[in-house]
Amino acid sequence: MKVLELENVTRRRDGKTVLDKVNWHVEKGEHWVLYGLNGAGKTSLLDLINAYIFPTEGKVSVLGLEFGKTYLSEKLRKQIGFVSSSLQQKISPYDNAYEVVLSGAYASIGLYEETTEAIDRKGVEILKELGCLEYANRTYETLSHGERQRVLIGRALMAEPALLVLDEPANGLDFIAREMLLETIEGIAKKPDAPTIIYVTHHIEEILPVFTKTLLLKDGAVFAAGHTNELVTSEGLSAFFGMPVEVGWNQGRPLLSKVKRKSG
Ligand SMILES: Nc1ncnc2c1ncn2[C@@H]1O[C@H](COP(=O)(O)OP(=O)(O)OP(=O)(O)O)[C@@H](O)[C@H]1O
Repeated sequence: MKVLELENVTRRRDGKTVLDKVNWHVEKGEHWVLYGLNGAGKTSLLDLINAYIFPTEGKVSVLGLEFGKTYLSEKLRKQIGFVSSSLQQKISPYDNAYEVVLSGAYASIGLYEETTEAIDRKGVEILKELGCLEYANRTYETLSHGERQRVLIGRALMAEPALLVLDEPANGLDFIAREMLLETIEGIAKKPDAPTIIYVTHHIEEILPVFTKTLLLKDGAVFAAGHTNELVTSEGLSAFFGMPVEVGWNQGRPLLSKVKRKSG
């Protein structure tokens, strides 16, 4: 079953075409990077996947259900785990890390229901897996940026999503926190029952080896989509940026640098 199917999707906002005839198919078991510069249309694309906005033209299907044709049930909502900076801002500063993770079982912001023993156990398991156990009882406001990101990923995993969208999760993290978070994400991706992950970024060096597929988005259109090792090359990215760059690889991760013009 296809996790995501976008067919010729165009979206206009206030007369501006922010997405232009986008085609994108994501299969179960794949992990993708969605890469684009500022203003490329990444957020708009994610808003479509989340059914926050609808296409002006074209078709969007998530987990086999076409938006607009069927009622977007709570069940489907729960199958899409989403971690973004706008979610960060919605979490109550006074909820503790454990409560934030548990709230994911109900897809709610805040915990309003009596949890079951099974849910409590699962929450602890996830906190352990993501390395958050030591600050489980601390309020969200006291957590560092990196700790908050982990807790939000834990919250998303509580509902056992089929699709996990991580929207620039490493933004604002220092080198060590970023690398630790990426290691955790790699661990999630490698599990046999892992959700399909879409990792959104504008940093090439965050592309982990588990992200074998990449979509390069430019000016609202798909510049290229396919195997990461075929697209993330010096030639491919020089064409994408419209300036000469060099891609080097180290331990399965790409490194990007600008090619200096020869003087004289
Ligand atoms: N409501 C809107 N009305 C008009 N234009 C919009 C609207 N929302 C977004 N845009 C424009 O659409 C384009 C794509 O924006 P979007 O936020 O999707 O890009 P992005 O790739 O997420 O960028 P960034 O990495 O900077 O967050 C931008 O040029 C933006 O100004």
